[in-house]
Amino acid sequence: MTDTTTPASIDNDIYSCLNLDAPKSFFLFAGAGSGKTRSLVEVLKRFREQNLHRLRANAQQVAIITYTNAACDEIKRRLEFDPSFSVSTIHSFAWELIKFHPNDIREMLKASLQADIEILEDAQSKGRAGTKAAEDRPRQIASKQSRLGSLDRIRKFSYSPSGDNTSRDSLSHAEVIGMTAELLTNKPLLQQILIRKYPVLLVDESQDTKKELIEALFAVQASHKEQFSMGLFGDVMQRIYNDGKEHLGQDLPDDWLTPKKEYNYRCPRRVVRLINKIREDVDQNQQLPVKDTEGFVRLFIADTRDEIDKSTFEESVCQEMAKITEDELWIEDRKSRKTLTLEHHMAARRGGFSSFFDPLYAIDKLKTSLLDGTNACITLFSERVLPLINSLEVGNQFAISRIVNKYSPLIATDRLQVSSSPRAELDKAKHAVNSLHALWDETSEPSLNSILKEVHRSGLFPLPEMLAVIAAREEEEEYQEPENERDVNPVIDAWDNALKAKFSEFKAYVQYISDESEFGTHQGIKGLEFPRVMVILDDEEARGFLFSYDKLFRVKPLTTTDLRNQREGKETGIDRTKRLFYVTCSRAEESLAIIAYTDKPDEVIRTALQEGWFEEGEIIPTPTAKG
Ligand SMILES: Nc1ncnc2c1ncn2[C@@H]1O[C@H](COP(=O)(O)OP(=O)(O)OP(=O)(O)O)[C@@H](O)[C@H]1O
Repeated sequence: MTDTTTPASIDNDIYSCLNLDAPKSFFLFAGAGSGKTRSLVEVLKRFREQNLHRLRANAQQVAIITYTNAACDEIKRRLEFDPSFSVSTIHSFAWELIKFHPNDIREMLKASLQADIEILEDAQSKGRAGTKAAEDRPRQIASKQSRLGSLDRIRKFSYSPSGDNTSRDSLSHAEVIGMTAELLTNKPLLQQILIRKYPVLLVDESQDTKKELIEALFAVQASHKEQFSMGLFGDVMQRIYNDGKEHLGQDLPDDWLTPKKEYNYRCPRRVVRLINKIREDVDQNQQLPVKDTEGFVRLFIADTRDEIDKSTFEESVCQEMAKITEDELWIEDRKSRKTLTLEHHMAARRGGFSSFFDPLYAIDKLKTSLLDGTNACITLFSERVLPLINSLEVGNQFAISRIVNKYSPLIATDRLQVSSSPRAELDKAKHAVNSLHALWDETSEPSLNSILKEVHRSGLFPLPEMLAVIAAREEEEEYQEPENERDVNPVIDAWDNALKAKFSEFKAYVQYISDESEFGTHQGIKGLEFPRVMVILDDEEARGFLFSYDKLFRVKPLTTTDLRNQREGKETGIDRTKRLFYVTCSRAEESLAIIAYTDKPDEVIRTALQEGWFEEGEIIPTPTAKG
């Protein structure tokens, strides 16, 4: 180990960039478990010692952008809630930057609403009449025109990073990110405001930060090198969202520093060897283990040609792991091990919420807000209906009033003020709550669609545009068959399908995204670590064409599209799957069991050996099914 690779010297490199008189920017190359967060906090504490007075005197802060609220809280805590540091999620950061520019927001919104209306009108004039899309479009156009018409009356726009508001003046997540990127790129004044307030900006999990915003920040840095230091933390191998910037870290400007963290503090030696192998042909980022322990890695092959009960099989794997590792916690209770399903369809199927999840997950632009639960169509059910029904079930009157007061337009202050009988308005809200609750009875529960129709009928909660269009349809409307692409609206169709799900399925989905389910989510496990990890590979349940373990393990040939993408240097399903494999395996602190469900066990074993991921003695073929 040379001196230049010691962790302290890397932190020194980073620290040297945060120089208010001679700022530099940097991209930190670091793999899983390499202590990125620790470096971030250590360097900032040092920076504070030297620069606190200067920052305060100039009313400046260091901005730190993190991926989740949980990560935000953790970093704030570690920085002792020092107000010299502004730690926020990307959405809050973006909103704080643009919220004092309502005129710009209005102009951008006008342009985008007008463009949307033109597209809809064009489709309406050329598309087939009588199709579902053709019947829906006038309602969509009317809704957009009404928003357009109200823009000049809005003096201040509102936005809630948790997707909490649906009033006329409120902006969606995508709008806030898109506008911030646009303004930062094209408005020198906003760039000035940014660098004046935040001479140092650090982005954690930068591989998954929206690419349009990262690109805008690169543009800011390029124009203000002398006054602004930008630092990107993260790991390109752990990019799990498609809206992150591909190949971040390549083709950086020459004057950027590229410190590299080479040690893995989390995983035992055997796991570090495995993740190094998985990563080997992607980039040169190989790690050295810090831990002395060897740890355990096993690949269990589940032959799906045999009748196989998956939960029994997985239980038997835990038994086997307990024996191999001499660690009884593998079997003591479910909480002492973590099952990672890797692919969301798999978790949806196992968690019993596929019929809600799958149709929406098939639409690219809905993916991220479905996974973080911030889509306004989702928050209607998750943050209004669900807590309301839960409170009704236990008779918590206080909570019921709080939810209705907070969200229902039926008893909004301006409505009560102009009403001739405020009492009647309150009664109306009460009736609306009771009729909603009446959809549940002892033997049955409603679909999301029935809930939506009821909320629309009573006006209990405001509806986002997409759901308002669906709810306003006549019952039993008959539609013409679509003739071409123009005659379908894939997003509305996806919602139509998802709304058929029962409410209990939706509840299971909410548990999943809140990380309360047994199965870890990708964003849920971001940055986390567990002593005992079980990773499940199962293409039959994954169903996605975006990911494929069969392709990764060469059980299935690459498609012509994959081959073309590979030739053109574009991303393939194998690249994406390999990254998920890397992220999940690298969570293990002590022992790791991987289960591959496959009908071609020999091929899986052959590839696992050829790739050097596993050794012969570590592969365990179908222990229970064949006895
Ligand atoms: N310098 C260090 N000395 C000892 N332990 C460390 C050091 N740096 C990090 N660790 C420990 O190693 C583990 C991994 O660190 P951390 O979670 O910060 O890594 P990371 O780079 O953010 O990982 P990932 O990208 O995989 O989420 C944590 O348990 C952390 O406490």
